[in-house]
Amino acid sequence: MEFKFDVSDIFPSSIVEVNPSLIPPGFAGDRRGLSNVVAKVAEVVNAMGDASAAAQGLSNPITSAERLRKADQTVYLLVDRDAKGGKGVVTGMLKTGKKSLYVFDRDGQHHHVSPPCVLDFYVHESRQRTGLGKQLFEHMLKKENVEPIKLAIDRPSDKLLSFMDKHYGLQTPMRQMNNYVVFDGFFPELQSDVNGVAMENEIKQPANGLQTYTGPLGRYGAPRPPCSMGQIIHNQTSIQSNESAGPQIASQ
Ligand SMILES: CC(=O)SCCNC(=O)CCNC(=O)[C@H](O)C(C)(C)COP(=O)(O)OP(=O)(O)OC[C@H]1O[C@@H](n2cnc3c(N)ncnc32)[C@H](O)[C@@H]1OP(=O)(O)O
Repeated sequence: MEFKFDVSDIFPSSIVEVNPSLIPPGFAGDRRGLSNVVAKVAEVVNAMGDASAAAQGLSNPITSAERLRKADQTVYLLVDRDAKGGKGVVTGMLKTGKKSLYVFDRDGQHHHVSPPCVLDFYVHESRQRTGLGKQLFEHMLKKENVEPIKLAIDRPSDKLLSFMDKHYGLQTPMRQMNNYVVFDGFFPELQSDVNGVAMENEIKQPANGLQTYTGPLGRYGAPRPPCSMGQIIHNQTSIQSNESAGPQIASQ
């Protein structure tokens, strides 16, 4: 996508991360220059958000500068800095952010998770199916230190589902009531104790920060807190028997 200003002047590399400040990485100008550059970044984010909405048949964009300012999200922009005689064009956009979600696994078990989510993804029509989407996505995976299988995706289009299958072998999406999709492997495996008994009723905190609660839900769907005085005082981490009185917090 082309803009009336030189995008190669404001974006110093082929993939840039835009955060709620809308200040491009590496900006080193003065104050007056800053408001000018922020207005241009906002124009790019808005235009890419509009184009993504149009491509997905949505009446309202998911991504806009105004929405980005209010949320703890990241917009990754893919820039072809050499196009148009060095003026540059913006060819792709990917928005991510953490969301607090309740999701079901295939056994119908509730999980309360805060995973990194793919919220909006778009590559310009003239460049789709040329590998740019993968390039942008791979950059995001590295920056956020996350595996594709640990992502939740908000209302993925058929094209995005096909993309996840082709590049990451992720098939048979689990569609959630909140319109998010996760794949097999999103949920941590249940661990077994020495007797081979599945250890449920536990809050787990794997390396990627995804917190999953697989025990019974209390009032309003919140996990129940440790319930015995021993658990609270000694911060016990394992379940001694299959008849444990309630959920325990695993300290890792
Ligand atoms: C949470 C969300 O954002 S959901 C909305 C996702 N965005 C959209 O649907 C908007 C329109 N589509 C796009 O912008 C792009 O096609 C994207 C972002 C989904 C993928 O970006 P691309 O640069 O095309 O991906 P890339 O070239 O790396 O990979 C291509 C693969 O993506 C999938 N794909 C891309 N375009 C299509 C299409 N028109 N039809 C079916 N699958 C497609 C295919 O698996 C394709 O592989 P193939 O060509 O061998 O069939």
